[in-house]
Amino acid sequence: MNAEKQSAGGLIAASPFGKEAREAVYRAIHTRRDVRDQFLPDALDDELVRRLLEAAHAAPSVGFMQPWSFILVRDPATRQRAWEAFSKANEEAAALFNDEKRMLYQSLKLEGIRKAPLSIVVTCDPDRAGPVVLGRTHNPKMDVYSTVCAVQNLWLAARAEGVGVGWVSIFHDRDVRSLLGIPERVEIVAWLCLGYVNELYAEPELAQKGWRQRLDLDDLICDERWVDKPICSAERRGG
Ligand SMILES: Cc1cc2c(cc1C)N(C[C@H](O)[C@H](O)[C@H](O)COP(=O)(O)O)c1[nH]c(=O)[nH]c(=O)c1N2
Repeated sequence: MNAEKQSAGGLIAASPFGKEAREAVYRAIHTRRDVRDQFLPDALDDELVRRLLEAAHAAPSVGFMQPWSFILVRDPATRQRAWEAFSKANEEAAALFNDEKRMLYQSLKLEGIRKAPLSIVVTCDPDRAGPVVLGRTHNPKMDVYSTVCAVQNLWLAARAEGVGVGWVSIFHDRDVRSLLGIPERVEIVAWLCLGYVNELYAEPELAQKGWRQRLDLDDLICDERWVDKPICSAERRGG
């Protein structure tokens, strides 16, 4: 995969990408969307899926532990059962909002489990590199953070390939665990729905449908020390 010319010391040039390649990277980042409903039924090409998994597997990881595994779920019966687990959890989630917010919540489509031809369930094995992992000693969550990096790599590569990805997290962990035979010690990080798409929302669908807007980046930047910006304290209070 890495076609860059290496020096004798195993280094490659770190010069910036050309304008077009650089723009392509930012384009993938800014036009990546969470997809729920735009999936086409066509099966994904095996080599393409392999490229997406290679992109995921190229992610950074704490101590280079590479804690991820990828469960490829194509069977419609399994996806149907996953959707049932989602539905149950989604009803519980809806009940937590006040009347007005619940109406909007229930109008949102929050998964594409049955429509997307492929699901990839990404897991994190905390034991992948033995009990003591370089860089994880003082924060055990680092292995999960690493796995999320793999998800993001896959998501961006998928955007470049014209493949939609939707992350579904509205599940009881135990339901997915028993459906796919995932042992207790392995963490379930993401249920991803994948399929070809012809169109994507220009902006996050949740913003377009009035659920929540993108925050102003300048409200999220602090200089040198933590500052509790008004936007953050208001949000904490539910404002
Ligand atoms: C960890 C995690 C978990 C979820 C999500 C994302 C992430 C990062 N998202 C997608 C999320 O709603 C979406 O990313 C934001 O709304 C921003 O939109 P774009 O991703 O830019 O389209 C998501 N979407 C959804 O419809 N159902 C879900 O269960 C989840 N779960």
